[in-house]
Amino acid sequence: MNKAPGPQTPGTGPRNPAIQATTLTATRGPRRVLHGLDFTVPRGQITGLLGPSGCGKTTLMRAIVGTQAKVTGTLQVLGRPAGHPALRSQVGYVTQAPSVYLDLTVRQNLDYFAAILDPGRPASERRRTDVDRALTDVDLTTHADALAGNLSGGQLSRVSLAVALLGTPELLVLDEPTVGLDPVLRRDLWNLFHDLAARGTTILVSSHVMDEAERCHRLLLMREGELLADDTPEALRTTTASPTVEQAFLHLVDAATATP
Ligand SMILES: Nc1ncnc2c1ncn2[C@@H]1O[C@H](COP(=O)(O)OP(=O)(O)OP(=O)(O)O)[C@@H](O)[C@H]1O
Repeated sequence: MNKAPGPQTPGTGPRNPAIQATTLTATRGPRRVLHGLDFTVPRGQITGLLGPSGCGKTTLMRAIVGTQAKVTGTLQVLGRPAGHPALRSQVGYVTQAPSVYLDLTVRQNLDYFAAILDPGRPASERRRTDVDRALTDVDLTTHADALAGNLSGGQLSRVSLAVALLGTPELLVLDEPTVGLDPVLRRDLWNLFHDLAARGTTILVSSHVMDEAERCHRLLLMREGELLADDTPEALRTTTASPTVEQAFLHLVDAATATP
């Protein structure tokens, strides 16, 4: 969407981090799930959020997009408090469950969400360009007229990703986008993430597959609601003298467990 240039809100400039968290906690039901996290996510890079199932990755992502209740501490996203209405068009979020209408075609789904983001007859040409670009990005152009209900699981999750790409968000938050995908599709999606980052998009992507960690510019390693590390894959391997990020992670887990 074209926006008129105006005075910049403090903290929203391109040199500020995309995400800045200070003593961030979240409580789900009776349990504290995030325990005072401090971290930053730089702009225009792919940051991987990695850790075992149940460690709090989805909860952290929900806090960042503003859908998590009972969050304390400070959480700034693109220079504004997480969940601020101005962030709605700037942040794309793909959950683990594909959120598409199964009785519509792929293009109809995208047309529908594009109309919500950028409504009105005068915007119709812009919406069409946006939908075509999103379809090309996720490599679903040849399936544009297929009913979403007839797609495979991997294709459906790419439709969800295409919806999140509408409006060209500055920050993409992706919750395990490669689960259940074959190796070729996983590679293609990671190539797309790198293309998007090269175009300036900030990507926060969760995974519990450690080989995907090597493809990220930076990593947040989580365990039981705490951050074990916030660094580049190379620095993690070097500081722990480990050949892979997976072994670096295990080294950090052992060190954390040994600390009284
Ligand atoms: N609605 C809820 N009520 C109470 N506890 C919850 C709720 N949802 C999640 N939890 C708990 O919060 C913790 C963190 O869950 P979360 O979904 O953030 O983990 P995760 O790292 O994303 O896991 P996975 O990789 O399996 O998706 C887990 O222990 C989970 O059982």
